[in-house]
Amino acid sequence: MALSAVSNVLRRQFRAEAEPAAEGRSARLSVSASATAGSQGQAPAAPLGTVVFRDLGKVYRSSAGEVPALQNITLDIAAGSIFGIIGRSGAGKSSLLRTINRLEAPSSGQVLVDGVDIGTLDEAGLVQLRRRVGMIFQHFNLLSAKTVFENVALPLKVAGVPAAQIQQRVTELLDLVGLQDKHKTYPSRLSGGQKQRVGIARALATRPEILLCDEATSALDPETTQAILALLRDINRRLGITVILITHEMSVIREIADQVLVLEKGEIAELGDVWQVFGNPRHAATQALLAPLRHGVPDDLQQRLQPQAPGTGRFEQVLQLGYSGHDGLEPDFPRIAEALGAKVRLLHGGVDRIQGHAQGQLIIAIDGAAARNDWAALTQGPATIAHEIRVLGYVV
Ligand SMILES: Nc1ncnc2c1ncn2[C@@H]1O[C@H](COP(=O)(O)OP(=O)(O)OP(=O)(O)O)[C@@H](O)[C@H]1O
Repeated sequence: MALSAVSNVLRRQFRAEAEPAAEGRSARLSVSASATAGSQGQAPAAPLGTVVFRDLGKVYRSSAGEVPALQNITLDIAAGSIFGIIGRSGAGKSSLLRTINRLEAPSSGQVLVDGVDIGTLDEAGLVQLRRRVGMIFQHFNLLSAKTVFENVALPLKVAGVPAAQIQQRVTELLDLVGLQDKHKTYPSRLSGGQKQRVGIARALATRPEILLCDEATSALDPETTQAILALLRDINRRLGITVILITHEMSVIREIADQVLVLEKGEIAELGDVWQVFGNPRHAATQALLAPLRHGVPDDLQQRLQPQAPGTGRFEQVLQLGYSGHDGLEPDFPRIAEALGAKVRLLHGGVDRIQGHAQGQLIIAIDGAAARNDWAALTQGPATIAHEIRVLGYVV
């Protein structure tokens, strides 16, 4: 075994000792180690929870013909990160997610989990992989005839964990997800958010390194969505689990993800840190997905806007100031007023802080006497007040 593979096995053993002993963990570890050792001479140095796609392609073949779902997907997902996958319906999000636990087999290319090509795993290796890669679903997929406790215990039972350890582990998990008083409740008596908490507890039962979330909040109301996203973030931070989620809501990505992949027609449209992709969306698909989060011009203002400054009387110039998150630039109203040489009225807009970067648009009005059209000196260099300034029009 190569040196890096040995150190990977040692790290696994260290993690097992550092955590409370559980049968599921030790079973996972021994097979992880043997999978590492037996993976055709590969010497993975990847930390636990790493996913790599190498030139991945997926074509569905059915009686209706061939459907290309994914092409040329090459990217790395860092261990311990929260990685969001977004795209329009049919873009290939589910297909990509499901290759990570081999619910879908790639038609070409490779998926590596912790440096191991999962296409090389045999049946036993696949069972172990699925214990290391937990999954939660939009519609929870709970067994209605089993209690909350029994649902969470199921993967441990299947893994042959002794009853006393199951009792201890399930109790821990239900505490973790805030369902300590629901052990004996049946799913039909739970709210959507509580059902998803059971799904999360069940997915964590075998101490996975990676948690796949398949539209996990799409069936939930906004408040419950926030609570589930907070729980996922907490799990990611406390347990160091890599969280990979698919969604068609940019607000979910903004709320929780470190990096985002935008898929379009099965290909990578955009990939990067969330604040960078949100601050400067280059692809039409990303721009369309972000449109609901943008502060457009409100209808009443749009109707009053005139394209040219009136020749007489008092009027105001209406400006849109854009902030992309770069260089620590944030809206600073006294500075804006000083630079424009006018009092500033805020009409509409907002700024979000994403990963510590201020992004958004503000629509402001300034006295017509200060109206101008040359903004170069205020959008670059030391006197910058915004990354972009556009004249929207004039109001009387
Ligand atoms: N089992 C299948 N057989 C044939 N075609 C399929 C199958 N599963 C998915 N597809 C097709 O592959 C493409 C990608 O589907 P996929 O479900 O991965 O997209 P998605 O982005 O997750 O969509 P949605 O947001 O609607 O769930 C689509 O054209 C879809 O019709």
